Amino acid sequence: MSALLSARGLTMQFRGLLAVNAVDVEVAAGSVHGIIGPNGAGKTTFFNLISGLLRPTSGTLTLDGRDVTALPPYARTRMGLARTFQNIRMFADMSVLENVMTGMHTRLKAPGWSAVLRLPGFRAEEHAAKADAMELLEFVGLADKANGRSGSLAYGEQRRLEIARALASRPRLLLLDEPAAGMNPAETRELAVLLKQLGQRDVSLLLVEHDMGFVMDLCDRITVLNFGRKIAEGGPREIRNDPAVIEAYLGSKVAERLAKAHGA
Ligand SMILES: Nc1ncnc2c1ncn2[C@@H]1O[C@H](COP(=O)(O)OP(=O)(O)OP(=O)(O)O)[C@@H](O)[C@H]1O
Repeated sequence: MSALLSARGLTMQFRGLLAVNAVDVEVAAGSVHGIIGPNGAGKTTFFNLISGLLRPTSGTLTLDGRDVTALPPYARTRMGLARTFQNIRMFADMSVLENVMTGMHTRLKAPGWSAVLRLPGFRAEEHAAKADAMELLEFVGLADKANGRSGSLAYGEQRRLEIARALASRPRLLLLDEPAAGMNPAETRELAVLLKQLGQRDVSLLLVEHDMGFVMDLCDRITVLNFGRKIAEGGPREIRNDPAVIEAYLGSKVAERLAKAHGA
């Protein structure tokens, strides 16, 4: 599989602190790639570098072979990158359908004034956009709530609405920042089922997540950060058994005791 996203030597320094330190990561087209690590490891900073909220101190980022290191977030969205946030961001007073449609603005072509005058070009585009938004709501299981107020959705539903809105820009790579945060086990399982179907839509995933069961179930490949550095990378099984990863999570003392208890 070819690399859809490639980070090379990605570094972010906040005054004296190297929050992300010379990290190389390749996200293969068609894959689900997880970023994990203990608190303060640099995951959020790494994510913000990918989406363009932060500009790296050094290193490069390419999307589909094109250098996007200096591009702002909206330009990356146009090139096929979309993201959701750790804290749900939506327009609570708008309908569920309208919220999805706000995710389409980067790909609508009719000029703004045609919307004001409601010219035929705009109306045709609006019609198509509505149909697309409905299809996305069906995909995330919210079609029956399309006309309801977004703010009245249950928490797990709001998370799915966020995903539908991010998909509305037709991304090739979707970045999910702690998608399972705050969800109960049933909602988390449903979310995993939904995300696994994204491959059929040619959407690859890069996610930061604390819920290990969810990460291990969903991801093809996992990168582990600790103190800003990449300490491990591989499939779920390799990562689960990697001594450096166990130590990073549990601390060396606990890891040693565990190894002894297992007769290693
Ligand atoms: N804007 C900033 N200015 C200064 N230091 C920062 C800034 N953002 C993050 N940091 C520091 O960079 C390090 C990495 O933080 P980051 O939030 O990326 O980690 P994380 O792995 O996402 O942590 P968590 O799992 O707790 O969310 C931390 O030491 C943090 O305090």
